[in-house]
Amino acid sequence: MDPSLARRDRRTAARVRSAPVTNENTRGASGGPSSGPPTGSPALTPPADATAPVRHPEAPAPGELLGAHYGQCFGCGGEQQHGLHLEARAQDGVRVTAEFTVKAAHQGAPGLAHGGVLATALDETLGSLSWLLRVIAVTGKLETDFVRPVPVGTVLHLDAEVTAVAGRKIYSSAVGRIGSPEGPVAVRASALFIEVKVDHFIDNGRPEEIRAAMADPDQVRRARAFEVNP
Ligand SMILES: CCCCC/C=C\C/C=C\C/C=C\C/C=C\CCCC(=O)SCCNC(=O)CCNC(=O)[C@H](O)C(C)(C)COP(=O)(O)OP(=O)(O)OC[C@H]1O[C@@H](n2cnc3c(N)ncnc32)[C@H](O)[C@@H]1OP(=O)(O)O
Repeated sequence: MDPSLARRDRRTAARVRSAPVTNENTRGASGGPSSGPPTGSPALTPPADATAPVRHPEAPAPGELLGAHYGQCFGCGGEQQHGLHLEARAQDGVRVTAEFTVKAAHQGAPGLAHGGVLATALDETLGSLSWLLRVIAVTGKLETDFVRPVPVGTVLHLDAEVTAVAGRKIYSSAVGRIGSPEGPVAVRASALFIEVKVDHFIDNGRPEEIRAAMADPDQVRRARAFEVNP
């Protein structure tokens, strides 16, 4: 290796090692990811009248794999060749965990995951919290902190939970750890999702994909199930 590259490598490693250690960096996965938004953007702070999230009585049981919400989804779809194939699992409360294996197709720099791909993994994990609330919601705002570089081949262990709900607004946070649920924190996010009806997709999606989705009984059942709430 070029000696100057090796020097730079060592400097980067030293900076990463000396990154400030927060509660989140040291806590195991069992405690969930929340400890407030990373940088405190006002739109990500729940209003005073926000309430605690309520797990839907028919939410998937803790430990259950959630499956893809749409086969062509870049985040979770099995039919999407270069997608992330993220697999999320229900946990207690309004919390999910997920695993994402960083592949060569996900690089931004040699051997390292692209930040936008990591943001997608966070977005997808946070989005899958919809299964536990049984409401359809889309990302309105997503704030990410990139704490450590994530090498290709890493299994990123994600952990997300809803922290508050105010009308259609769903506040959530997530953390991604390298290698294991107790591994070092690589990424964090805070998000605001907005509840929508299934018409959001029908009215806005490209007609050919909407037609195909609506002709698939499984897809229609999955979408409609979210709209039947007690
Ligand atoms: C048959 C086909 C079915 C296919 C679907 C199948 C299944 C789906 C089922 C479940 C899903 C399950 C899992 C999903 C998993 C992962 C998905 C990843 C998630 C995404 O990747 S999803 C793509 C990216 N996402 C978008 O594509 C959104 C584009 N966008 C819009 O479509 C609108 O923008 C919208 C709808 C967000 C709001 O529009 P709107 O007109 O309905 O409501 P409005 O603007 O009034 O906002 C209401 C209140 O939210 C506040 N608010 C809104 N946006 C804000 C922001 N950015 N910052 C701060 N506050 C915000 C307002 O300030 C107001 O607050 P207040 O009530 O206090 O005044």
